[in-house]
Amino acid sequence: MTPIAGQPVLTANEMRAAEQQAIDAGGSVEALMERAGREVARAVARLASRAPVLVLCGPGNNGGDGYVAARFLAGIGLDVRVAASAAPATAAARAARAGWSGPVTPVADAQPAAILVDALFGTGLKRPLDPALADCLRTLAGKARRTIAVDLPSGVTTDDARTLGDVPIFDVTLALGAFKPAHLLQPAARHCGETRLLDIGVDVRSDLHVIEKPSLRTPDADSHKYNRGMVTIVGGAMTGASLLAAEAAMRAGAGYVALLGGQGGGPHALVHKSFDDDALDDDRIGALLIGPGLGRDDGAARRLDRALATAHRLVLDGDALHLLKDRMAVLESRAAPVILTPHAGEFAALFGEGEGSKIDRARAAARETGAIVVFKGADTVVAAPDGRARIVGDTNDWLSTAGTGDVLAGVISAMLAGGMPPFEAATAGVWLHADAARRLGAAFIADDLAAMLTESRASL
Ligand SMILES: NC(=O)C1=CN([C@@H]2O[C@H](COP(=O)(O)OP(=O)(O)OC[C@H]3O[C@@H](n4cnc5c(N)ncnc54)[C@H](OP(=O)(O)O)[C@@H]3O)[C@@H](O)[C@H]2O)[C@H](O)CC1
Ligand SMILES: [K+]
Repeated sequence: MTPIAGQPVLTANEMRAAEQQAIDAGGSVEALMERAGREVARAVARLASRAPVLVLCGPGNNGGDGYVAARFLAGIGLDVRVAASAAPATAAARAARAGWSGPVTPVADAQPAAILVDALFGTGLKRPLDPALADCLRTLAGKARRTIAVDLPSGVTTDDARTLGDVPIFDVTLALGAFKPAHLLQPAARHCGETRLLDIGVDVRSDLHVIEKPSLRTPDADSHKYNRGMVTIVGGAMTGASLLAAEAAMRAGAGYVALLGGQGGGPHALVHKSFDDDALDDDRIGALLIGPGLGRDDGAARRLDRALATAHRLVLDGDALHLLKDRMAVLESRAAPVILTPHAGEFAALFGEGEGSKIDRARAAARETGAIVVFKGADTVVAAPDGRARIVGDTNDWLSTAGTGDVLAGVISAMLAGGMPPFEAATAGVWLHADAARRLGAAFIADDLAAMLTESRASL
């Protein structure tokens, strides 16, 4: 099975273009479909453990993949039935249909089977399924022991990851040739279940990738606390949030972490200083973090204005993002990099609901502000002003608890202070944060997450 980390992610159009390139280079749609169908059959055979299989085929090439897979599955002796929602509408799908020698029943007459393979629609879905067809799909999925979607669950949109109607939650989705945004972005991703990537021999490239394990420098004999990275955090009304960020920064590898204008507490290694010009203008600061626990009153706004006026690399989170709304123009005038880490509410308040997918919106925000944008959530997207984007592949729903965002801001600050370019710092931070959550498993709190970063950082 191909690992998900580091893989390119392609839109429907990009996938079509990659497919066309393979055809132009001497291939054919039929050959691609043959390979796709064979790979699907291999994966289904492993998942089916010789139980009966029902393959649902639609009119397009997704349906074509279904007919080819059915032929291979029957060829290895499985009990396979095929049902179609419509006659094949492409030449390749017609050829695939012709290669299936068994009967084809209308989907409405199909009897349930232990293994359901959905090859109704893939990247070509244009509108919601006909209600009667959607109903049949739900019923057959409900009666199957295992449900497998070919390329995408029928009813999800490829690029902006919406669900058109009541789409079943599949056990496994077999992504053909490349991951698409719907495999990673919510809400579509949760309908995919476990997504597996099948190689169909098409060369795929993209400036959007799944975040992979970063490669970080290990301290050596020349290391000291300042060259490992000094993170300074601006404190505020709620000290707990800044302490979480501080501990996270330390455990992610920062050499020196200072909290300015906080109320004490936290690990002994944390340096407390007052919020003044001396502390703020220290040119050893590798990253300045403001936002966790800052508050939103006039005092908080003054601290933000002062932080924005420094020449430091900045990470803006939480309350700082709320206050930033009236100060967006400042971002353009800053020479040093800025990383913004909004969750969905903060993002919408700053940039509006916008058009397109979460990836499109994050990219547009990065372009507009010149900042690296970490659009947080179960499907965190990191975008750079030049169009590069990364999306998290390893998610843990238990991260949906208070303080985990403060931890992320601290980790990203440590990466930035350590000298990584801002886009790499943000993606490495998201990886470490997700890895710590994966190690913890379930029912953890943000304090555990910050503590677990020691193990995650040590694993690199
Ligand atoms: N990309 C690759 O390298 C390969 C992809 N393969 C597979 O092909 C599909 C994409 O195939 P495509 O034919 O473009 O699209 P679909 O099969 O998903 O569906 C298109 C047909 O479905 C009709 N349609 C669309 N929405 C609906 C709907 N809601 N209800 C009914 N019919 C619908 C559409 O007809 P129109 O009426 O809208 O014109 C099309 O007929 C990809 O996902 C892979 O599985 C190749 O097989 C291998 C290489
Ligand atoms: K499908």
